[in-house]
Formats: sequence, C-alpha cells, structure tokens
Amino acid sequence: MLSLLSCRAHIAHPSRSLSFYLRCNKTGDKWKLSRWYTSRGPHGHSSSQQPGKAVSHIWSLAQRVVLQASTRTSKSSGLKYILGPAVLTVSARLFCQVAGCQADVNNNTPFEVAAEDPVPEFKWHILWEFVKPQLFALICAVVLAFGAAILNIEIPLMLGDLVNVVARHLREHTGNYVNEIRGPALKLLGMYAIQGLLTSGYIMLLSRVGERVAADMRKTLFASLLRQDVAFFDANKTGQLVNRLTADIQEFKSSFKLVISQGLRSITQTLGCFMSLYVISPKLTGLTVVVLPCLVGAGALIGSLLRKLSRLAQEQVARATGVADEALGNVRTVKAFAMEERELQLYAYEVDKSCEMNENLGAGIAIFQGLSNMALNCIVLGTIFAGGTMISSNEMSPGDLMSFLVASQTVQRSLASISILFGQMVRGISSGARVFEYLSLQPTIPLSAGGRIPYHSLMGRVDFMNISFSYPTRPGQEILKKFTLTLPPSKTIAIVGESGGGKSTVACLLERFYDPTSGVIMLDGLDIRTLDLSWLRGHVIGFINQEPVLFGSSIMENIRFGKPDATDAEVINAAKQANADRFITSFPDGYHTTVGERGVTLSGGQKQRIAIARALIKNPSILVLDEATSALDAESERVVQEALDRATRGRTVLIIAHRLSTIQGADLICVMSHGRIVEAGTHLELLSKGGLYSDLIRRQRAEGQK
Ligand SMILES: Nc1ncnc2c1ncn2[C@@H]1O[C@H](COP(=O)(O)OP(=O)(O)OP(=O)(O)O)[C@@H](O)[C@H]1O
Repeated sequence: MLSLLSCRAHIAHPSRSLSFYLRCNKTGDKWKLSRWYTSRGPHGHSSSQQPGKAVSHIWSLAQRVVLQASTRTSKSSGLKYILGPAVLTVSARLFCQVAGCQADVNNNTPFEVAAEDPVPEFKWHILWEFVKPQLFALICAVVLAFGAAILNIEIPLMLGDLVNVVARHLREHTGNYVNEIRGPALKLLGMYAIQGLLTSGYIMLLSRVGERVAADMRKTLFASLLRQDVAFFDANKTGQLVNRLTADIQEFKSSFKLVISQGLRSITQTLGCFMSLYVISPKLTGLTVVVLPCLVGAGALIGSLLRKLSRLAQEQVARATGVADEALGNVRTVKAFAMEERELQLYAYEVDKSCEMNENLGAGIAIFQGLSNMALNCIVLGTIFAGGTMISSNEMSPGDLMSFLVASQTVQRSLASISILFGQMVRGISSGARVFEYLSLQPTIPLSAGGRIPYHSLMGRVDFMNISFSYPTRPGQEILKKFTLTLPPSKTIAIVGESGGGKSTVACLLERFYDPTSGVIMLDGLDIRTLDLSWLRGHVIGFINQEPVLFGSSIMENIRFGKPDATDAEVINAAKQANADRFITSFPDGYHTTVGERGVTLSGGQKQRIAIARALIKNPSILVLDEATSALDAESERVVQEALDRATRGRTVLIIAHRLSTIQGADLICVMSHGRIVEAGTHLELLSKGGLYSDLIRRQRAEGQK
C-alpha cells in the first residue's frame, strides 16, 4: 500500500525561481502533509526566511488541498496524479502571491511526483536462482576464504614462538640463534605464501561469481523491463529504471562480494583469535573483552553516522547530476528559451549544497580517524603495560605478549569490519530488493498473450466496438466513451478533431499498448486480445508518428529495425518507396551513415522518411499514421506526403491528422470530440453538412491566412 508521496517542482520566473518539495504521509486512511520546503532561487529566499504567517497560511491551505484531493480517489495510483499537481499548484501560487512575485503557475507547471512506496521485500529465492549456476565456484571461494582465515589465527602464535626463541637467546647470552629460528621462520614464510595464494584464489573466484551474477541480473532485469506494457512506463521514470539496471545492481554486486569475502574472514578471525587470546592469557583476554567491544561499538556508532552523512551527500550529488542531466539532455529547449542562466543557477545551488555537505562529512571523517588512531594506540599501550606487568611476575613470556598484541589487533580490525559490513549488507539487500521488485513483475499485456496467428492472409478490416477507455495512471478520466468505428479493408479512414479528444489513444489501443476498459477491437472478425502480440505489432500494423525516434546506429540498421532479417536489397527497396533513397545515397557513407543520438543529424523530413521505410519494410496490412506530417514544413511535407501516398496503396490506413488539407482524399473522415465520433463522411459530405468539420476547416484556413 502506498503510504508516502513526495512531489517536487521548479517554478521559473524572470525575477525568481523556486523549487518546491512536499511530502505527504498516510495515517490510517487519511493523507497529511508532513513536510515541505522551498529552495532558495537566485533572488529568492528559503521558506524559513519568509514571514512566519505567510508560511503557515500556505501550509494550512496545502494541508486542506491534500485532504480534499485524497477524498477524490481511493486508488493509490490515481491519487498521486491528483495530489501532486493539486498541492503544488495551490501552494506554489500562494507562495508566489505571498512572496510578491507574479510567477505564472498553472497546471502545466513542471512537476515531478514520486510515490515513495514501502521498501520492496528482498526475495531470497530470486537470489538463489542467480547464484545456483555459480554454486560450485562460490563453494570453492568460501573454502579458500575459510582456509586463509584459519591461517590468520595460526600465524600470531608462530610469531610469538619466534620472539620467544630470540628472547631466550638474549636472556641466556647464547650467541647464534639463527639456526634455531630458521625452521619456524621458513615455516612462517611458507604459511604467508599459502595465505597469499588462498587470498588471491578466493578473491578471483568471488569476483567471477559476482560479475556473472550481476551480468545475469542485468540481462534478466532488462528483459523484464522490455516485457512490461506501456502503462508501466507511463508510471515509472526512465531514469529510475536505468538506475536499477546500473547503480542498484552495482551496489548489490559490491555488497555481495564484500559480505561473503570479508564477512567470512572477519567472523572466523574474530572467533579464532579470541580462542588464541584465551589460550595465551585468560586474564588479559578478560580485560580485552571489556574494553574492545566498547571501543568498537562507539566506533561503529560514529561510523554509521558518518555513512548516513555520506549517503545524504551522495544523494545531493545525484540531485545536482539530475539537474545537469536534464539541462544537457534538453539542451535545445534550454537554448531556445535562453534559460542557460537559470539552469546554471539551479545547478550551482545544488552543487554548493553538496559541497557544503561533503565538507562537513570530510571534517567528521578527519575527527573520527584522529580519535580512532588514538584509541587504537592506547589499546596497544594498555596491553603492553598490562602484559609487561605479567611478564615481570612470570605470568607470561615476551613471545606470548607479541602473539597477544598481533591477535588482538586482528580482532579489532575484524570487529570493525563486521560493523562496516553490516551497513553494507543492509544497503546491498535494499538495492537487491529494488532490482528483484521488477524481476517478478508481470505485465498486464504480456507479449505471449493470445498466441493465435491466423493462417489465412489478412484482409485488414478493423472494428472498434463500443470501446471505453481510461489510462491506468488516470483511472478517473474516461478518454474514449463507447467509441465505435470500422476500418474497411484497403480503405483510408481519417480521424480529426480537437486536441486531447482521444485520437492518438485510438491508435494506441489498436497497437495494444493498452487494453480497453470495455468493448472489443476486432481484426478480420477476431478479437485482437486472442492474437499473438509480437505478430500483430511486428507484421500486421505499421506505425508512423509525428516525431519518429531513430536509434543512434546507421540508416541501414534503422530501416532494418522493422524487419531484422531483411536483406540489403529489401532495405534499399523500402527506402525507395519512402522517397528516402535519393537523400541517403547523397551522404558520403550512404546507407552506413550514422544518424546520431535519436537521429539528431537528420532533418525532420528525412527522419520521417526513414521511419516510413522502417514501417514499410515489414509490409504491414494496416498502416497507422499519427500526425505523420504535421511537424514538417511545406516542402518536406510534399515529399513525405508523396511517399505516404505510395505507401498507403492497397492497405487499410488509419490517419490521425491535425492538418485537414492532408486528409481530404480519405474514404471516410471521422470527427472526434470528447472520446466519441460526432460526425463522419467524406470531405465534401462533411463540408456540406456545415457542422464541426467545416468549423475546423474554417478555423484552419483563418489561421493559415494570419
Ligand atoms: N499516457 C497517458 N497517460 C495518461 N493520460 C494520457 C496519456 N496519453 C494521453 N493522455 C490523455 O488522454 C487524452 C487524449 O489524448 P490523445 O493523445 O489521445 O489526444 P489527441 O486527440 O491525439 O490530441 P492531439 O491532437 O493534441 O495529439 C488527453 O487528455 C491526454 O492528456
């Protein structure tokens, strides 16, 4: 159940820019505003600098909006879309009013709503599935690590024996003791070598296991994300999804390797060394047992505090990176609005904050390290003092003291690393849980749904029968209301109408990006839900929209995206049909020209013609053109239109159009308003009717003459 909701927004204004952050908590079944702050803009003030009355006024109003909004829908998914904008709009408007600035805050204020769902559960059985193939290597690594740790217990005792030999010789003034220590020293050297080999062995194996588990996780998560339906991507931000693929898996992998290798070593060493300490001197061990855990405990406490500070500082760095990422990713828009200065100020604000946090963290680490060094030296001094007293009363030998010192240092290090590992394990588990959350997610429209592929060739008749539909992210808003339409085979049907009337939604439903809430879509008399989805999208429907997105590879690869097994000749043929061959061959690299990220090195008309070729290469029975020429200038439109006229011949075509001049030759024109068809007929029939269509034509002509 959703119980936390946070919203963020930036309001830009020539004299002031403000960032808002609001957080709402659910207590019982009521939502309450629990925290809010506004950031300092370039000329603004932080909320705490505003007159107290104003802030409390905004606070109580925003509080009321949350309550009202939460009563409008009980569904958590819908709630966040109402709560976020509602709270932000009202509080931002009020804030600006009180702060005396005239920011234009309307429903288009960019906002970001994040549902802070409870931390997902860590699923051990999923981890097991990834670890299972690496089990043998993992067991070998564990055995080697165990061996290295056991040697670490043995080594201090042998060091002590060596010191004892030297001390005896010094006491008895016997000259040459080299012969006596040669054997134990060589044995010690051998043990160091074995320990080195074991350590390299287990680190290598663990690294291999970790990398393979992480690679498997990445591939499985990516496959699982690609399997999700479009509604999933409406509700989740791409940046967050990519973060799970990269940062979360990286964190999980590091924790996995560290916890197994160091955890195992630290635990065995602590237990083993304690045993050795007890064997050497139970009295001194008793003292250590009292002092050491207190110091290690205090260290762990301060350490966890510092880690928390470090996490906050990292989050702040991520926030700053987010600002830069957004600005650089949308650099054309930023430049077009001359917003470089504002973006710089936003970035500088976030960077300064992260700098301040990192400075505090640095100071904390410095003090902590100074104190812990002093504490460790004091322990050594204390042990030597107590041990020296015991040596003078013949309770222990100097060699025993040496062994004791080495072993107690090992215990200290091991206990300290266990406390660090614990924090690392918690972080690893929460990263793993975030990754696993999406691994077990099932799409509502799986690619394998239906599964039926008709054996006869398609005629291409489509019937939308009584379709009602609301987007899953806005369940309260019905976009299509009992929508009914037939696309006869090989005919061209155009849908026109006001913006936001639901035209593109019709195309999305035909592609099965979403399923209707009620009603059926039939293809040649078959419910499309019973048909194989990959076949439907890959072979039956060709989709061309207003802003075609190309991949950053070559033109050849981009066209081949429509049919992966197409030959070069097929690609060239599709390009010719799409009027694209001439401009492609005019490039020095021809079909091997790379088009840059999202096709930035091509003009709008060129991109559109490549998109047409990409759709045509699969020879679809049905072609959907969603405002395919509306973003083009007159000349590009003419060439693209020519390509489209050729492409649509002999196919069932659904055109969604803004520019009415492009659809006058359609067999049927349907005018849509508020999710329904309100008028239908040919261009001339509709004109003579004098209804909505002729109104639209008149308006467009008037706009064209301006
Ligand atoms: N992914 C989505 N999630 C939620 N609501 C959406 C989504 N896509 C569109 N809408 C909403 O559905 C309604 C219809 O949108 P649609 O894109 O179908 O309209 P349209 O008639 O094609 O408009 P335009 O001519 O401006 O492209 C709009 O109110 C829009 O805000």
